[in-house]
Amino acid sequence: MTDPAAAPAPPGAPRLLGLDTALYLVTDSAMCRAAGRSVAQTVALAVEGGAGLVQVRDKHAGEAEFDELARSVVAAVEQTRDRLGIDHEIPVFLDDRVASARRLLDEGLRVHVHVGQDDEPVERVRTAIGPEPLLGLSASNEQEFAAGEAAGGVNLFGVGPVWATQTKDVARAALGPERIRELAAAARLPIVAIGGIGAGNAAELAGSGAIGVCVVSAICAAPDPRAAAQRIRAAFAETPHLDDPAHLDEPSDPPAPHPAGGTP
Ligand SMILES: Cc1ncc(COP(=O)(O)OP(=O)(O)O)c(N)n1
Ligand SMILES: Cc1ncsc1CCOP(=O)(O)O
Ligand SMILES: [Mg+2]
Repeated sequence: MTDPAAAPAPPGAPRLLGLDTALYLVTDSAMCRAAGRSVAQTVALAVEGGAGLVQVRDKHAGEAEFDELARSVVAAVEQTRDRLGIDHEIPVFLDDRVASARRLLDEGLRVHVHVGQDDEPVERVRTAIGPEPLLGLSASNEQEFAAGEAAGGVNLFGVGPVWATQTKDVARAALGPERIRELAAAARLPIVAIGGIGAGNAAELAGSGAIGVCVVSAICAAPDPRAAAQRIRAAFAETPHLDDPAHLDEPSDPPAPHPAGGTP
């Protein structure tokens, strides 16, 4: 188990300062298509609804197709930011596709990378993309946190699945919100929670220490992605369990602000 008090926070965490991390949209091209929209249209609507982080995830696209998809998402995010006057960056992560990230960075596009435990090791990813882009790593227990922190160059952990999901074949059991709370306290980098999250349960993660909730199907397959994003974001910002007597004994002091500053 990592001890948060044992050493100073590793470099990486302060990189999230100024971002709006509460709602992290992860795209699924097939779901967007089935709902009658392009990925870029879905992203624009989700950003209007309050998504502050975006990840392009497509397990089937060929390399050139994925590059084009990522370009379309970066353009959609930039147009939406301009239109709404959003002055902070809305980072676009590429899931798994380190070579694509390198190509797009070389074109002058600002992209970031997310990898998992079975993907390219984070040391190699960081070498490939250079010091500037954000690097997310899937990590769902204390051992994976320790390894990711020791590797250096990681900025945030994606932790899940919180609940059962149809979107990905996940071998691990669902963690549940209480375990997310424990893991958020154990990690020395900011965590975002992923898996089975929607408007109906996002409030259970409010105050958990996660700086955001990652959502695929509840936005990509929604009839109205803008409204879905608004509802999930609002639910995550809610104080949970106010009607639950078990919480009435808890101290009323607000939690210390997270270093990333993105907690709603
Ligand atoms: C933010 C975030 N967290 C976790 C994941 C899952 O990544 P991974 O375990 O590599 O699985 P795939 O998404 O690649 O199937 C993620 N993509 N984003
Ligand atoms: C990519 C990924 N990693 C862990 S769960 C998951 C899928 C989450 O999708 P959904 O939000 O539809 O449950
Ligand atoms: Mg992966």
